[in-house]
Amino acid sequence: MTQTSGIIVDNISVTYNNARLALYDASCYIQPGQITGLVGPNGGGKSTLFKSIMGFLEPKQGRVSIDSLPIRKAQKRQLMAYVPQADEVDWNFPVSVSDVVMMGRYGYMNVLRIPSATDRRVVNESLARVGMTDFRDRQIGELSGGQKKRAFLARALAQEGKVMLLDEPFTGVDVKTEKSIIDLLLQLRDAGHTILVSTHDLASISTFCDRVILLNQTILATGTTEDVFTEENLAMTFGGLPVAATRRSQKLYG
Ligand SMILES: Nc1ncnc2c1ncn2[C@@H]1O[C@H](COP(=O)(O)OP(=O)(O)OP(=O)(O)O)[C@@H](O)[C@H]1O
Repeated sequence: MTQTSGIIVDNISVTYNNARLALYDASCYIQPGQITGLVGPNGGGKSTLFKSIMGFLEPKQGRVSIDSLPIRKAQKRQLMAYVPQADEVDWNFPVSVSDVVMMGRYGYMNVLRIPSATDRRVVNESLARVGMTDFRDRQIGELSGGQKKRAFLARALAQEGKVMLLDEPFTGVDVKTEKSIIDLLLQLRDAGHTILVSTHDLASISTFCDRVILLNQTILATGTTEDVFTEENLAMTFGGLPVAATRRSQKLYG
């Protein structure tokens, strides 16, 4: 069998317990060493696609592979790191920021979960990379929206996964933090990571995404940002609504 790097989503359909079909016949190839933007309307299935790639949801049809490995094997090898949407986290859970980041190292520890010197070093470096060193002892529930995002980004960094999946990392963050997260994603891309990032900030897409996937219950288009991120395709994906908003905010990003 030939080895294919990157993520292959092969004709998956996902149904939740309420029998709602969240994704149907979805196929796409997420190229290695590239940043791919995942764009679609609320309820379009972006989080469902992330959870399917992470192996948190079992598609009722189709399959996903990562670097030619089935999900379970890819999980065992710590290939994927995930930054969930903020509302999927229990912020009352009594853990500090550094505890959260250390969770990214669990896959490298034995059952006793005693951190090694390397684990501590990687946690420190990850906190520093997202500018959260000063908050390391803070309870996660006592962070601002942007600080929460950065804490979970540090956890993903600490995991040292080749594939990074980020579900709306820019929601609730200020412009400066968004820019610093984008800079970090570009650095990770240049270091060879495969990055899939969902966002509702359409204006920033063409500033950092090499490729785009348009999703509304199934994959509507996929390809380079230049080819796919067009007004016609956005109109098809959203029903024509956000195009004016895109144009308006593009000015902000030059
Ligand atoms: N746990 C769940 N149980 C039942 N239905 C769900 C569940 N999670 C999501 N859905 C439904 O599946 C569909 C896809 O939801 P999903 O969260 O994947 O969309 P999304 O593109 O991430 O949306 P948003 O942009 O609002 O975050 C929606 O119709 C949603 O109502």
